[in-house]
Amino acid sequence: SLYFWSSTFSRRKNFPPGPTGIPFFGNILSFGKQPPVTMLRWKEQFGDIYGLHVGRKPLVVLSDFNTIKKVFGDDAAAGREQSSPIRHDIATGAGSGLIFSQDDLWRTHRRFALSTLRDLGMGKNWLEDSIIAEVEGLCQTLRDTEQKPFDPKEQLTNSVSNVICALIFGQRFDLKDPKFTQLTTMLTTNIQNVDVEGLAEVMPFLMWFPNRVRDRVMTVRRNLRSLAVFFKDQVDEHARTKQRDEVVPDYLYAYQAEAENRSKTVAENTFDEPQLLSSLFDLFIAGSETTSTTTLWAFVYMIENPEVMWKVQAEIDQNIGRDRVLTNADRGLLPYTEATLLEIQRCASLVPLSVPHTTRSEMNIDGYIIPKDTVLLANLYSVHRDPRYWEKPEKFDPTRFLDEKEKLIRHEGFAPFSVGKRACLGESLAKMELFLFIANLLRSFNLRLPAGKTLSHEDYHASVVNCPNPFQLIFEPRT
Ligand code: HEM
Repeated sequence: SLYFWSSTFSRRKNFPPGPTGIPFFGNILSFGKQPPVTMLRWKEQFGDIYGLHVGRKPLVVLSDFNTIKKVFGDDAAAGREQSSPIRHDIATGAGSGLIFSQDDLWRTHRRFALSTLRDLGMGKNWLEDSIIAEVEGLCQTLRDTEQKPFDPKEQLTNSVSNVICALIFGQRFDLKDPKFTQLTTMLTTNIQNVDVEGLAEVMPFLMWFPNRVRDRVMTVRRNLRSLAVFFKDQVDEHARTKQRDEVVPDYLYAYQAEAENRSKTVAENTFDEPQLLSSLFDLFIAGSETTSTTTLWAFVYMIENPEVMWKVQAEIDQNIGRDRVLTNADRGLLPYTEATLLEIQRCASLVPLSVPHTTRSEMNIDGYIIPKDTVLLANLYSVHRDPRYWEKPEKFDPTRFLDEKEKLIRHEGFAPFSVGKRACLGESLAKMELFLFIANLLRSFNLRLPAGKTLSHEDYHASVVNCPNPFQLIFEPRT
C-alpha cells in the first residue's frame, strides 16, 4: 500500500507542495485541536497556496484574500463534496439543499433562496420587528437573572433561531419551550461535532466497534433524524393551512408556490420535498448557530476590552439614548458600534475555514494544476490575521474600520462571509441581526464576570464554527 500511496502522490505533478503526510492518514493527525491555527503555521512555511491530504483525499488550502477572491469567483471552484458520514443527507438525499448542492440544482435553488429572502425582508417592517421582539424577549430573560451568574448560550440560540423560524415557518416558539430547546440543542450539538467528519471518513472501521468517534457520529445521525421529523411536521402543517388568507408569507409558502408553478411549466422540476427539507435544514443550521455564536464572541471581546464596551455604550447614549430600542435606521449614527461589530467578526473568524468547496473541472491556480474534484479550503482565519492587510492583527481594535473622520470604511482583506459565487447567502440578514442583537444588548446591560472567573478568546472549541467554551456572565441592567 505504501507503493500505491507514493505512486498516487507522484502522479500529481503540478500539485502545490505542503507538509508531508503519512500513508493512510495523510495530514489529518497533524491538524491538532485547532486546525485553522495549524494551517496558518503551514502557510508561513509553504505560502499562500499549499496542498494537504485527508486520508488519500487531496485538499488545497488558500490563505490570501485576493487569491481566494479570484478562485472563488470562478464557477469551476463552486462545487461541494456530495456526501459525508454525518450530513443531513442521510435524511434528505445526498447533494441536496442549498449548502451541499452544486451545478444547476444549486444555481436554481440559491437564486430562489436569495430572491425569496429578499422579498420576505425587503421594504417590510415585520422582519425587523420580529428580530426586535426576539431581542426584547432575550433582554427580559437576562433581566430576570437578577444579576446572578448566567450562561446565555441557550437563550441566545433560541432567540436567534426564532428569527429563522419566523422567516421559514412564519411562527416563533416560546424561549423556554422544552421541545424548541431540544431542537436548538440538537443543532448546536451537530455543529460542534462537524470536526469528527474527517476522522470518520479516514477511518471508516471506527464505526464497527464502540469508541468516541462512533459515539459522536451516532449522536449526530440520531439528531438529524429527529430534526428531519420536526421539519417534515412543519411542512405538513403548512400544506394543511395553505388556504387561509391571513397567513404571513414565509419561505415554506414561497417554496410550495414555486413548486406548484414549476410543475405546470418546467419539465424537470427540482422543487420537490427532499430538496425542501434539505434547504430548511441548511437555512436553520447556517442561520442560527452563526449569529448566536458571533454574539457570544461579542461578549468575550467586550469582557476582554471593557474600554471598547464603554465607548460603544457612550456612543449609543449620546446619539440615541439608552431607553429606546435601537433599530436598523440608527446604524448610520453609530459608526464606532458598527466598527466594533466588524472587529468582533474579524477576530472571531467564526467560520474559520469557510465551507469546503470542490473543483468542478481542472483549474490552474497561480501555475498549479488542480485536478477536478479537489477540495479547496479558504483559511479565513489566516486571512483575518494577515499582516499584509492588518496592522498588529492580534490586537482587538475597532478603529481600524474607521477613517480619520471616524467614518466607517470598507477594509480590504475582510471576509467573514467568504467571497465569490458561494458566499454566504444570508449576509444581509446576518448583519441586521448582529447589529440589533449586540448593540441592543450592550445598550441594555453592563457585562461583568462573576467573581473569581476569567474569560479568554483563546478558550474555544474549533469546528466548522469556532465557539467559545461555556461561560457565565453577570448582566447588570443599565437603566
Ligand atoms: C454571522 C453570521 C454568518 C456568518 C459568519 C456566515 C458565514 C458563512 C460562510 C463563511 C459561508 C460559506 C461560503 C463559502 O462556501 O464560500 C456561508 C454559507 C452559507 N450561509 Fe452563512 N453565515 C452567517 C449567517 C447566515 C444566515 C443568517 C443565513 C440564513 C439565511 C446563512 C445562510 C447560508 C447559506 C444557505 C450558505 C450556503 C451558500 C452556498 O453554498 O451557496 N448564513 N455562510
